[in-house]
Amino acid sequence: MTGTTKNGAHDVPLLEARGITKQFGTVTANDTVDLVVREGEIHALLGENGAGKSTLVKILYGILEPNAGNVLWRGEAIRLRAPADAQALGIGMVFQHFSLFEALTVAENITLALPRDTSTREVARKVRAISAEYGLPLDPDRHVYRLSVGERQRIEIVRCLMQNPRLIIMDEPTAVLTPQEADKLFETLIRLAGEGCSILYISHRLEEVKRICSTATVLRRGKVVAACDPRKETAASLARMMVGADIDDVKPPGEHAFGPVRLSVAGLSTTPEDPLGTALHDISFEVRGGEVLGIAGVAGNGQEELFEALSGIVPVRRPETMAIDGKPVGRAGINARRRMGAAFAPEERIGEAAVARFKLSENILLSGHETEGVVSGGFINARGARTLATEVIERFDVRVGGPDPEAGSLSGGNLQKFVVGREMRRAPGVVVLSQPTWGVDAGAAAVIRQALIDLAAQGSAVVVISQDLDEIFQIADSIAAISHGRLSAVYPANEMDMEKAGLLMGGVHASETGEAVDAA
Ligand SMILES: Nc1ncnc2c1ncn2[C@@H]1O[C@H](COP(=O)(O)OP(=O)(O)OP(=O)(O)O)[C@@H](O)[C@H]1O
Repeated sequence: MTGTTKNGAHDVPLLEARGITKQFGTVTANDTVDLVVREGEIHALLGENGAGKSTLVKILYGILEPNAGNVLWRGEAIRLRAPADAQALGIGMVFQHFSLFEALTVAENITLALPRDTSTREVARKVRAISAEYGLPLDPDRHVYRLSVGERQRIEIVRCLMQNPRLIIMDEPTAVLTPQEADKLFETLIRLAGEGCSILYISHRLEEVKRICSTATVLRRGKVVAACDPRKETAASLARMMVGADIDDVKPPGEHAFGPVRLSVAGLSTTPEDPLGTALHDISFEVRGGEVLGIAGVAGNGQEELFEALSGIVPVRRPETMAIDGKPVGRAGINARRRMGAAFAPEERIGEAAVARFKLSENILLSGHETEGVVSGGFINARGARTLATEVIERFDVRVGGPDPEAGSLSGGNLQKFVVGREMRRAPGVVVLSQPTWGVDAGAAAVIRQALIDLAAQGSAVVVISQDLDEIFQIADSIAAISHGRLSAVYPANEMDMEKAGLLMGGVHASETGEAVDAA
């Protein structure tokens, strides 16, 4: 953004969408949507899961073409056939999922996206210059596998800034960041806006929208239902615009007694098969019936490996390392653990939790083929599977375009609701979930969190691995943090606060620096 100034001289908007309509089969994802983005504003795009936000920004970035409507750039109608057309105008996009090569350096990754004759050396120089100018620490020579999620996002932002953008589209950029990293991102965005760059900002976190956005467009079921200044609204009033009704608060569990231990882990250590993975070191904890254990941590600190070990995706060597209802399960695979009444919902929705090209009923079979009674003697009861899928869709208000659609046609948040709902349906005795409300809108997140609290109240042991500290404080009875593959001590939630959790997430363990944590 070097050398650009804010141009308030004329009133023509930077970007305008007029009457945009996009249909997928019978679903109208965008229905005559109007949007005006002015120079230098941070403009929030709000809406429930499936409201049509991603579809709209994909149209503005040239990934999708609308069925009807126009896009205007500085007052002139344009046609965006591919992202290259959008980039040529100065539109950049930072995606939710980063497409980076782990084994390459930061500079090599960025070079790949540039014209063939660009030298990695020159890119490295530019990365250094931009990172110094914007206070976005990033070493161009580091390999991506060594970087935190926040640093990976910085690569995408720097990549975007190298193209001198006039508009940056960001799809839920803080979902993967720690509170400190998010603060840093906000500083950068406010600075960019001050320089005249516009930001179109999708987020389900309404407090941060109120904090940094000066205008908002709200979509509901594909239509624009409101435009407002979020600074003048409350999180509740913004949520009401999105949903069209008040959102129920999560009712905290309150004081309650726990039952016997249902999940125990003793001295779990692993060596990752993947050289870029994290080793787990001597992890021990117990979860009793009626208890929700929240495991906080910044992504990449062993959460994935812990989930794989707890679920049996990667069995451990000593059977007694892990027990479900007192029975050793260390060497049991995921299906054997499921037969014992356990359920697991991984973070990665497409690929691990669901297959995009499979219908929802077929996705029910993926995790439930041994436990749901819909496969017997090698025959699949397709109607039974469809009934189960419908039950999940109704209970968790999964918004779908038809009776039994493919998983890949659902919006990100709706697929997450389906994956979590599928696991909760059987009222499992032990359930382990990773990032259960990632990308899920405020209303649906409240439904999922309440369902977890209610499940524990019925006697289940619940483990929630989450980066979202607000979520952990909302639902957990006990809290621990994972950092560099080590788990902190487990604390009762009422002895924990944000600062203490933050220290534990940063690897300050009570055993090493008792005072530091206890004094927090
Ligand atoms: N490729 C596709 N095929 C069929 N339907 C689709 C496709 N992409 C999106 N849809 C449908 O269009 C609607 C809008 O989806 P979109 O992804 O734009 O929502 P969103 O507001 O971004 O949701 P989220 O907050 O969950 O990401 C949804 O009903 C979704 O199921």
